[in-house]
Amino acid sequence: MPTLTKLYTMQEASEHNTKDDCWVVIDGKVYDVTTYLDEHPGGDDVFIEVTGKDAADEFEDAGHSKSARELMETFCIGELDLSSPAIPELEIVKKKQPTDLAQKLMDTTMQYWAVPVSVVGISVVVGFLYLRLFMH
Ligand code: HEM
Repeated sequence: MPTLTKLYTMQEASEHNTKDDCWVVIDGKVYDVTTYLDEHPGGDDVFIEVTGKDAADEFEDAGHSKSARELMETFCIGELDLSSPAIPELEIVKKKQPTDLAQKLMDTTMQYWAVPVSVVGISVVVGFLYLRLFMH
């Protein structure tokens, strides 16, 4: 039997991150909790804080009861599309990290190359003037 579960990317789920439209991802499942925000005994802020990531740890840490877990299922709208596991921007930041220091060094060098060049340039001009003044 093919499943009829709707798949969402983390990117798509993360776009629903306001009090008027809020989706959370818990253990690979996507929940539209918009109508539950005001009712949640743990408050509405916690939902906004965990948008854009899998909040399984936060959900477990709160020690939810069996009835909370049953209630949660009524908000399930689909599952996470695991073929695109993370938000692209986060991937790029992660990939950049190992070369971060080298990159910074390069940037600084590129930015301040003018300093040694001007020092040499000014020395040459001053040297020239000095020679001209005192050689005559
Ligand atoms: C659809 C998802 C969720 C449902 C249906 C839900 C439901 C509930 C319910 C019914 C309670 C009362 C206690 C209990 O019965 O266990 C509760 C408490 C709590 N929830 Fe959730 N919850 C959800 C998601 C979350 C998430 C993602 C977080 C954290 C990021 C969270 C944090 C808390 C906290 C901290 C409490 C304890 C409040 C207190 O006793 O002071 N919940 N939740």
